[in-house]
Amino acid sequence: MSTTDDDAREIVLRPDRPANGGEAVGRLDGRVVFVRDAIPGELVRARIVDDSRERFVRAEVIEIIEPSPFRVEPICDAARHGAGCCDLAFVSLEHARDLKAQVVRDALGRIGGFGADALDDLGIASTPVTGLGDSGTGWRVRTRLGIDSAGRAGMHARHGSGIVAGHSCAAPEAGMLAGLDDLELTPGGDLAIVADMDGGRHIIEIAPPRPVRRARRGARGAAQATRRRREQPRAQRVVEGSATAPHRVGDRIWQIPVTGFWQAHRAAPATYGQTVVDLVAAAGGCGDGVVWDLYGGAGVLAGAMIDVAGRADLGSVATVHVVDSDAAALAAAEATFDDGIVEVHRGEVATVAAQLPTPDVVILDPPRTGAGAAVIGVVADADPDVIVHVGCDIGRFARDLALFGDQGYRVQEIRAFDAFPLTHHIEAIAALVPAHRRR
Ligand SMILES: C[S@@+](CC[C@H](N)C(=O)[O-])C[C@H]1O[C@@H](n2cnc3c(N)ncnc32)[C@H](O)[C@@H]1O
Repeated sequence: MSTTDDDAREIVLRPDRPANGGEAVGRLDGRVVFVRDAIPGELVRARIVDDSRERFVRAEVIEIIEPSPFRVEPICDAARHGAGCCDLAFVSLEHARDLKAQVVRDALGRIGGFGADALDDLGIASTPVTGLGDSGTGWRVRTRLGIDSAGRAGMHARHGSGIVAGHSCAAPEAGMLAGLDDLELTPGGDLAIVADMDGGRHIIEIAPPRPVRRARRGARGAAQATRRRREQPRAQRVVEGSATAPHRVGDRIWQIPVTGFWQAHRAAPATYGQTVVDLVAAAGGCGDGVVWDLYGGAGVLAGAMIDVAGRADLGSVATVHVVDSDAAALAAAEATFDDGIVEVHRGEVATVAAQLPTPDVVILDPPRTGAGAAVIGVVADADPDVIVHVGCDIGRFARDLALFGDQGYRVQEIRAFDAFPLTHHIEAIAALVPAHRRR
């Protein structure tokens, strides 16, 4: 139930479900309302902050009239002071996971096109969003901060382009952000900070982007200038530690650039690796042993497959083709794997994958944008017996599963992880097999 207040910009409502972006969703006069900082079930007064769309409005809580029993004192100081880091720090950890499980079901239904029967067959109603480790704090081993005009490092503000300095975020590992105020930093730059496998810290300062000349007037010219500004190479300076940081999974160690990609949660690489292996085994194993690890980075998931190759339920792994566009990640892979099983390929997944030997198993771990129709078309054309799809944006993940459905694959199992505690983000991993499978 919702009512409009005297002030047309303020509303009172009781949202009843969670949205993918961390908001609570309610209704007002037939329109959907996304409310920031509210928990489904509680009665709130909110201010409309965006009324530009026909079908929905966005609002922000200004008063909690009837609080949810799951509301807690936010444990992230930076988020309390306006940083965009821990946007669900005001919800108890367990309840946040329940809300995320609802978001997974919702995304699969609305975006993935899964009907009630299909969701039941997958056991989605009872699929939890599983935590990695016991704690919701101190989990992050890689972070990126901004540097404000006074040269102080801080989290990026939730709104606008400001920096929230002087307030610590609850997500990074203990000590990761200690003593940053003592550093001499360049205003407008960024800091990449990594806690490595031995507890060592590495800090790289990335110089501010240089201004670029606008080639044309208007909004399009501004957008082009912003894109060119973001894409230009920026100088880097090692402030502490070194330019690469060691990360370990099992017995294998990778040297990963501090400014490069590695999973943010310390437990994520091992958990995802184990999950991929389990799903491949449950879906029938590796067949003749040709595996594609697309968007493979430094080959963490390739390593997980190789480590248990030969297990009765998995079978042998003859070759893993790791494909990625990042030269540094592939160099780290080449330095780590000396077993002759891993072959690295640099380039766009859609182009490179079309030229690889026919796979038995394809693993995809795309960035937040998902894999999309072109890549999924290439994968389906290669006709693998098992596909394992990893997604860090549940909406795009659900869309990709629907695209695989259009290509004749069906989802056999889905697992979801709370790999970014205190935030609304969710990681999900699905195993797919041909809808009319041959073996
Ligand atoms: C989410 S990361 C996964 C990396 C790796 N699987 C891991 O767990 O460490 C996504 C990777 O995709 C790569 N990437 C993004 N877009 C790409 C594209 N169009 N073609 C090839 N690689 C891409 C990035 O460089 C990054 O390494």
